[in-house]
Amino acid sequence: MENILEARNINKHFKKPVLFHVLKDISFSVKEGEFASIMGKSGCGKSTLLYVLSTMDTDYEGQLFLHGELVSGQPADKLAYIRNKHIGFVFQFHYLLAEFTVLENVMLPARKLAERSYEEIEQKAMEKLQILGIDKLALKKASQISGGEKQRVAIARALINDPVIIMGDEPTGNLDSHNSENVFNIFRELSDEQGLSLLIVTHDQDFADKTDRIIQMEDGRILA
Ligand SMILES: Nc1ncnc2c1ncn2[C@@H]1O[C@H](COP(=O)(O)OP(=O)(O)OP(=O)(O)O)[C@@H](O)[C@H]1O
Repeated sequence: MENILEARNINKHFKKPVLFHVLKDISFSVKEGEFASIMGKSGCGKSTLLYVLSTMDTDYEGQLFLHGELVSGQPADKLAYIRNKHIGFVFQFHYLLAEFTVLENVMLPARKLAERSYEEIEQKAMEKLQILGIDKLALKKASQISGGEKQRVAIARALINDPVIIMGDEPTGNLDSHNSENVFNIFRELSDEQGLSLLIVTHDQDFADKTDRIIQMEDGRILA
């Protein structure tokens, strides 16, 4: 299987308030269709690592490859394009626009990419909502749906540009066990049936135990 994401010898320092070596020589890869989780104690560097891997943070040493392409050192506009096109994000908080409909929220990253017509994007958004079993909510405002539904909308939005990988920072952190399981099952299906790669930071041991691989972090390092 092809490597979708590869990190080679990633090091990062925070310079203020004091010099702090936060990521220590991190190397690992995520293969096509692999569903991996990142676990570790609070403060060990999980979110910092995810920011680097998602190309949002460029202040690090080492090399990052996405789909075989070196992304480290690329200019900001190219990184913004790569992020929008190839990476889907799901956070603990959904960041939906409350006054927009569910459909409009899901369409946003594709409107920004501007590679398809409005009608094509709308159709694609409806397909993603169907996959997540929430197409009936399409015309509701984001403020009018439940927390679990909001997170499913956020996943549909993350899928709209057909990314190669989904990255999540505690995507089930705000959900009850029923909705967490629901999100897990959606991720599992995306990995098994669509060959999508997933890299999910979680504190939830039950969630992590069901993923293909747990990447364990401790004090800025990945344990073997
Ligand atoms: N901008 C910053 N400047 C300096 N230090 C920072 C900064 N951001 C985070 N840190 C420190 O870096 C370390 C790693 O933080 P990070 O948020 O990556 O941890 P985490 O493993 O995601 O924690 P949690 O599970 O609590 O979310 C922590 O000690 C944190 O205090």
